[in-house]
Amino acid sequence: MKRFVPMVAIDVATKQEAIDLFDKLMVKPQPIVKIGMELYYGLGQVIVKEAKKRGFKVFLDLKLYDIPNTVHRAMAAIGRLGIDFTTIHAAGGSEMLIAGLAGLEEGAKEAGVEPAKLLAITQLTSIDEKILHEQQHVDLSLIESVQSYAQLAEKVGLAGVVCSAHEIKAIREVTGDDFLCVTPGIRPTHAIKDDQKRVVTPAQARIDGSNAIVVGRPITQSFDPVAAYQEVQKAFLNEEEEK
Ligand SMILES: O=c1ccn([C@@H]2O[C@H](COP(=O)(O)O)[C@@H](O)[C@H]2O)c(=O)[nH]1
Repeated sequence: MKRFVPMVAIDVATKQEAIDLFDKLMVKPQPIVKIGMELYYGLGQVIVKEAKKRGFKVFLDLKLYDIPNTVHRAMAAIGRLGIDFTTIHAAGGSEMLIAGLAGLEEGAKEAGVEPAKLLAITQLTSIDEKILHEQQHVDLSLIESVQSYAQLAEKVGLAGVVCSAHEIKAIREVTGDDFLCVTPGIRPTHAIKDDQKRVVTPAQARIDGSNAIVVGRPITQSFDPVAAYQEVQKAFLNEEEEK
C-alpha cells in the first residue's frame, strides 16, 4: 500500500515562524507540509510559494464547505496553485463534492499543473460520539458515519478521506485498495490531553493502515522540531520492517 511521508501541520501565525519551520524541516525524507486556515487566511498564496520554493509537497487544508457553485470556483483557484493535496467536507453532499473536484481539475488544467488529490473530511478528529449524538443529532455511530462519508467520497471520484486511524478498518471494508486514508489526531503519547478526541500513535496508525499521518503541535511546539519529526517519521514508516 502507498504510504506518504508524514504531513506536518504548520499551524503558526506569522510568515517568519512558518519559514523558520520550513527551513528546519528541510531534512531527508522531506515531510509534506500542511498549510491550514490560520496561515493561509493570514498570508495567502505567498506561503504556498515559500513552501514550494523549498521543494516541499504541499497539503492545502482549507476544508471547503459551501454551495456547489462557490466551492467550484474556490477549488478552481486552489487548483491553479499547483499544490498536492486539499480538502472538502463530505457533509456538503455529492453535488458539492462533484463541483469541487471539477473546479480543482479545471484550475489545474488552466495552470498546466497536475491536479491535487482531493480528500473528504469525514468527522473531525476533535469530534467524539457524545458530540455527534448530542450536538449534531446524528443517529449513526461515529464509525458508521465516517464509513458512509468515505463511500460517498469514493463514489464521486475523490482520492480519499481524512479520518482517524480508528476508522481505517471500517473504511477499507467498503472502499477500493487505492482509496487514501489520511489521519490526523496523531499523538506520540496518549498522555497529551488537548482538543483532539480520537487519537492514535504514529506506530499504531501504521499498523492500522494509514496512508499518511498528519502531525502538528507535537512537532511544531517541540523544543526540537526536527528530532520530533524524525521520531514520528521512523515510527510511522518503520523502514526496517519494510525490508
Ligand atoms: O479531522 C481533522 C482534520 C484536520 N485536522 C488538522 O490536522 C492538524 C492536526 O494538528 P495537531 O496539532 O497535531 O492536532 C490541524 O492542522 C488540524 O486542522 C485535524 O486535526 N482533524
